[in-house]
Amino acid sequence: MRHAHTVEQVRSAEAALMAGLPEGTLMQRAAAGLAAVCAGLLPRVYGSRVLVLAGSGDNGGDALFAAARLARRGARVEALLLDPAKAHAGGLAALLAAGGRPTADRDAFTRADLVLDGIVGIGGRGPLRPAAAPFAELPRRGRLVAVDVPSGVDPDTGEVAGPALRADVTVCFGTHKPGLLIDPGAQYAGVVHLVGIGLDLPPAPVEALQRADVAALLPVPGAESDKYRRGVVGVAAGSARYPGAAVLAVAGALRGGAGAVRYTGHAAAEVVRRHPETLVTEDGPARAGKVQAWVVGPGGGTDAERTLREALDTGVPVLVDADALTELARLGPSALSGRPAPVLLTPHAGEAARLLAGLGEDTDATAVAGRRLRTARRLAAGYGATVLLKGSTTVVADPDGRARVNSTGTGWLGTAGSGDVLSGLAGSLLATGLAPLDAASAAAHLHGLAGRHAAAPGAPITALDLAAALHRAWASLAQ
Ligand SMILES: NC(=O)C1=CN([C@@H]2O[C@H](COP(=O)(O)OP(=O)(O)OC[C@H]3O[C@@H](n4cnc5c(N)ncnc54)[C@H](OP(=O)(O)O)[C@@H]3O)[C@@H](O)[C@H]2O)[C@@H](O)CC1
Ligand SMILES: Nc1ncnc2c1ncn2[C@@H]1O[C@H](COP(=O)(O)OP(=O)(O)O)[C@@H](O)[C@H]1O
Ligand SMILES: [K+]
Repeated sequence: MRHAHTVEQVRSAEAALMAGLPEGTLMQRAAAGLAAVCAGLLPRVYGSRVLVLAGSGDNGGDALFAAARLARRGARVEALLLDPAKAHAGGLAALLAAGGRPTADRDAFTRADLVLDGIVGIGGRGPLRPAAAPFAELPRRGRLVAVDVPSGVDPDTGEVAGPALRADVTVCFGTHKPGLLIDPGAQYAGVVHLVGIGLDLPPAPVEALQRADVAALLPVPGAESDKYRRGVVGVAAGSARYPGAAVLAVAGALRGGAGAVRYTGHAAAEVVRRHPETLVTEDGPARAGKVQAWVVGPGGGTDAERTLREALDTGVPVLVDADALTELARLGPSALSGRPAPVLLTPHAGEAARLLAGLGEDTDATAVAGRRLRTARRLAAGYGATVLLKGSTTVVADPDGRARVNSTGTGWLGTAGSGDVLSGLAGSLLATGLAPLDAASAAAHLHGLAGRHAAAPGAPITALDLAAALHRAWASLAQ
């Protein structure tokens, strides 16, 4: 599991630790780890040109102390101090003593074999200031290592309000910051290295499941299992106009761990033709027979409202997607109140904007994509439901405040019907008995992996290719 903590949590853990340590200890730990990663990125340290961009806080201090270590190993280090009068005194002295020198020449940024971005870390506020902002655009030939956080990225959210430095590698201290794991910030962070500095941290508000975590969540049939005990998932999807969405949602559901898939809707003939193992009826969720979780909405067309209401009237968990989300946005959060079982919403950015409108907030898909964590949390709190917000990083937020992020996906997943496969898959995991947060985050992980398997080594995929690759994705975790 990767854990990410907020700036406030890091600050209070740092204060508690520092109370018992000599001053500067943590900065030396951070600088040592940072210098080691930098050294590993250079073909050889001796003679390499290193440029430090140093702001006036401790982030600049880390960068200067790390650069001093590189200078002692023979690197030719220059430091560009954004506010020379306020530069970190100890760090600058160490660098000068090691043979580094200050420069005001911006070409040093372009020439360097390695640039250290120590402009601003967890103390950054608002968009980069004028002295720092141009470095977001300047050309460079060397690698850029962000110290703790790429400057310009909000560490708590991954929001990028203006220019930001695009790193090849980020070396973060003590814990990951949510902004390193969530787009758009994650795209600026590059490869993230964590350097432990001994912080004692509380439970993480944001997590990223790793392979072993997902493998441990996935259901495994026991000796006594049968198709009913494994869980039956109901899929209410598709319409005369959009029969394909039903076929795809069922394809995802069939490979999501449930023992059987029950389908209801107007695409029964198409579903059975493609997936003969499906149990079908046209009667709607109220009369479709027993299931342990419902998936409603993909390709739902004009039936979406009735189907949503019927599914919500059952006593089992319900996954609401696509057209049913549009209906839910219209009905507002009161439609979910008083349910005995949880609800999982799976919007893409456009649907999330509609759901926010249902909470009285006027926004659009672009704004949602720039504020993923905030949006998912707002929807989870407002609707009292778990929310899986789809996109280049998928964010899952629980109404209890916990959040998980997933980045196993690939841009090849942006293909029509890919979301239908995901909703069937996540619904199937719900039917096996996983809690919505676990079902959603495991589904996002598997869906992303399947996308990579299907698209490898890099070619367009269809949603059916993706569904077929779920088996390989699952098997790769089980190994
Ligand atoms: N916590 C820990 O456990 C450990 C933390 N460590 C390190 O300390 C870092 C935090 O250091 P920090 O608190 O000094 O803040 P930091 O990120 O340097 O920023 C403050 C400076 O930035 C400036 N500034 C602000 N906004 C700006 C903007 N938009 N654009 C441009 N400038 C802006 C602001 O200017 P001012 O407002 O003072 O004029 C001030 O000079 C942390 O990220 C990690 O690297 C490690 O040493 C190990 C232990
Ligand atoms: N650039 C991307 N990187 C990773 N995953 C992506 C990307 N673009 C889309 N996806 C994933 O593909 C799926 C698309 O779902 P959705 O937008 O609902 O498509 P559809 O409605 O056509 O089924 C989501 O799971 C989303 O997270
Ligand atoms: K930085």
